Amino acid sequence: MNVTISPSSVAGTARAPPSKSYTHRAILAAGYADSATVRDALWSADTRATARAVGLFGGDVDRGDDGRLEIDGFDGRPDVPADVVDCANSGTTMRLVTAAAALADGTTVLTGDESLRSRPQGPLLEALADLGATADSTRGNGQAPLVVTGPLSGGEVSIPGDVSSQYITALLMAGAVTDEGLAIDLETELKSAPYVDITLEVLDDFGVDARHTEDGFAVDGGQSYAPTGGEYAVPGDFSSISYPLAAGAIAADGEGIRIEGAHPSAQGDTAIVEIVERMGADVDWDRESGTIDVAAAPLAGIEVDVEDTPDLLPTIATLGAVADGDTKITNAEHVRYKETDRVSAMAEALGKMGVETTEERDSLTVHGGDSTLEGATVSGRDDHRIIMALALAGLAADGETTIEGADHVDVSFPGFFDLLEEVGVALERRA
Ligand SMILES: O=C(O)C1=C[C@@H](OP(=O)(O)O)[C@@H](O)[C@H](O)C1
Ligand SMILES: C=C(OP(=O)(O)O)C(=O)O
Repeated sequence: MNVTISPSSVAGTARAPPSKSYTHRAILAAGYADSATVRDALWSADTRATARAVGLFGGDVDRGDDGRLEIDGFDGRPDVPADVVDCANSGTTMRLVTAAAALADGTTVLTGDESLRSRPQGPLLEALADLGATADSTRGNGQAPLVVTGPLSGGEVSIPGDVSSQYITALLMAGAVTDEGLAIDLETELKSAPYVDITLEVLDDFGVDARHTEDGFAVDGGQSYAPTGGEYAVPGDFSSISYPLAAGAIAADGEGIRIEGAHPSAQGDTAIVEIVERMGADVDWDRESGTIDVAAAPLAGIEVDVEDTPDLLPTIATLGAVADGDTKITNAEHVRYKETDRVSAMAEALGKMGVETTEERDSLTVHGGDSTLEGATVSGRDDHRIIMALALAGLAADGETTIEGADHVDVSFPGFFDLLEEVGVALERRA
């Protein structure tokens, strides 16, 4: 599907979809448990991939009419899957499930789509091998397809922190049900650190103790997963909130945009509220009620460090394209290891829309100004965040903007284009 966006102003109320990161963890944690109910779960292409994996490990994920997931777990001991685990487009699924697979007494094969088969898995495979499992990339290049044979019993392991924090999340979640537990030493500084805080929070909510140590993280073995009262509720997703928030900052008319479902949590991406404010938008976040009100104002370029918040880069790049002056996004090298290289994807697409950028290995500077954005046909790169960020650019561009391959928003925000229409965006979908 291609989507064509006409320049539009926006107004009204938008509800945040549930958090993808919390949902992945909750589904897998329920899988590690005997059983659990997950309320307010995100049901998207990525989280369905994690649910499928839980099924292949011997659990069962049943989705009720009200969206709640009733999950029968595999109780700490995954079965050897009867089929290949297809993680589709989801890096989180592949990393978290690879470590779970190392607990099974046999061999698991994992694969994914072309994008996922190009992303780095080597450090996690090496860590699992150091712990006594067999963990290989079939092509020997550290990328999927992967073949993992367990079981492992735990121990001490070291791993880099600057490729993906998902390796740490994966090891902590699996480590809790090993015999010996795991001590994880970080060889390099941890990037995307708030995502490990999300993991620690979910583990705690499922009654599992894991902790920071001087050298990294540790989790005791022999623990059981069980959420208080048998239920777990997923909070709203601040990476997804970044899009209606930026839409409001760029294109709200007098009344502005109200975002609901924005309660505080461990998500690093809550930083988007402060970033949009720093650029000059009028923002009011009522943390108690979970509502954010945003009104448009002339935006000015700023410097933003995305070490902790890689998923915000596409949104910030679009804000920078509209803002007056330079927006410099720093500490961004790990943003190149996502569904696509998002640093160059945004530089290329904004370039096509008439905006100059300067790209370095670990930074992107957008030389903005709202008179420069011109409508164009741009590739969504089969990457949900590139598609959503370019749709925002279309609001302020001169003329129509067509985004190719726009159906991939299904990965994290299935109702994204419906929401844009509800707040007044003129758009057309073509098969
Ligand atoms: O653990 C998670 O839920 C995620 C961690 C981050 O990845 P990295 O840790 O690979 O940077 C983030 O980009 C991704 O969208 C979700
Ligand atoms: C990078 C992302 O997710 P994942 O790593 O799970 O593919 C994302 O949602 O932007």
